[in-house]
Amino acid sequence: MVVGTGLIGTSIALAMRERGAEVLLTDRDAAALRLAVELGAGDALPGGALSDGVHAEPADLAVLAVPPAAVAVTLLDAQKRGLATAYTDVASVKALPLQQAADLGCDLTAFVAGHPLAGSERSGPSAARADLFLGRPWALCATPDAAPETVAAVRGLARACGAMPVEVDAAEHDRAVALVSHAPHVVSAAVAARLTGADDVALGLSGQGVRDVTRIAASDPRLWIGILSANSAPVAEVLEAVATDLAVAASLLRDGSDDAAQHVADLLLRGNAGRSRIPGKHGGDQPAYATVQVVIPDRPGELAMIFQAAGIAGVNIEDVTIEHSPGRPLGVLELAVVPEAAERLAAELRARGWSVPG
Ligand SMILES: NC(=O)C1=CN([C@@H]2O[C@H](COP(=O)(O)OP(=O)(O)OC[C@H]3O[C@@H](n4cnc5c(N)ncnc54)[C@H](O)[C@@H]3O)[C@@H](O)[C@H]2O)C=CC1
Ligand SMILES: O=C(O)C(=O)Cc1ccc(O)cc1
Repeated sequence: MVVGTGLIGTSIALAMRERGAEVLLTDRDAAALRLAVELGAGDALPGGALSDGVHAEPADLAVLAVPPAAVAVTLLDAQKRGLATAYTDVASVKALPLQQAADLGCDLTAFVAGHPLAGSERSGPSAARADLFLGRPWALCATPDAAPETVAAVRGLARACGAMPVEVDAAEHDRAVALVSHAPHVVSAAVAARLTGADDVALGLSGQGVRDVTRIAASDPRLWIGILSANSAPVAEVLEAVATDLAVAASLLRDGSDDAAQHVADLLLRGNAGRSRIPGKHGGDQPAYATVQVVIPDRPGELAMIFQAAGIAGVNIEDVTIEHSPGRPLGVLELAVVPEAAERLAAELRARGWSVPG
């Protein structure tokens, strides 16, 4: 059962449907529930909205995919109604909802808190994808109260969705995600906020860098204020350290001397070092893919033909980015492939008439 059929709840439901599970869905927002059902994520829980009636047969597992502040009350309500045998949540913060659940007197033998480290800047069931969790870490924060069968059920959910369960203490989880998710979110918002006053010339010169740095700034502010306030101290600590680096960089740039520039370069080098420590998509070291660039005319069907050519050459495309300037009839497609395949793909595309530089 999925309670809360937004981006994460519907994605979990779709992944479990692909594995052949029967899934019941509920959401207090009737439109979100209807869309999740239409997308094939499962059937609406008979009885409708959450607080109506008691469900007859408990589900094996209920996933509470609601905002962090709603986790504990939703758990209490679901347990009172006997909706499931075991329960988990997916909230981006773990310690505070767990404390709230304990304070409300929830049955913590039947609850293991969880957090899939996958998502997007979009919200709601329309952005849901069955493959969202493939190869991603999924934090599990079992308390000493949790029954072994509850831990097994929640670990099984993470695995069935294609993710890698990572068992971690709730407070440690919250400090970790402050560093790798929550503080970066605020930094992204701060950079994007500078653009509110930008003129058309500046906006017209935007490239991929500013898009990359600000992608997550497009997220739902109501969800994120809930996440940040529930993890305030760890996030503030990281932001203070980032703010110090930025203030020092600004003052060095104002100084303008060669010596000062060298100190700015030190920050850039630390940036290279930090970035290289982020694991790749399957959790191991970042694979060293080769990039094949293709100049593509902006016309219907072009991408499909390139992908088909890659398929004919037997080359798997690991990642794709498209760089295009507004108002220009061309774009540059970047195909990430294993190094052994790069030359074969480039030759195939050139033979079919595309311009492949290099
Ligand atoms: N957005 C993301 O990328 C990620 C989000 N999360 C966590 O997943 C949870 C859900 O986030 P999203 O799916 O992104 O949000 P969403 O806004 O797409 O979906 C949340 C759904 O919960 C429903 N809801 C809210 N309060 C409710 C309540 N009291 N009872 C029943 N339904 C309720 C809403 O109607 C909505 O359909 C949050 O706790 C978030 O921290 C975790 C990983 C990634
Ligand atoms: O969009 C992205 O790249 C994200 O990183 C999304 C995300 C948002 C919240 C989480 O708790 C986990 C992941």
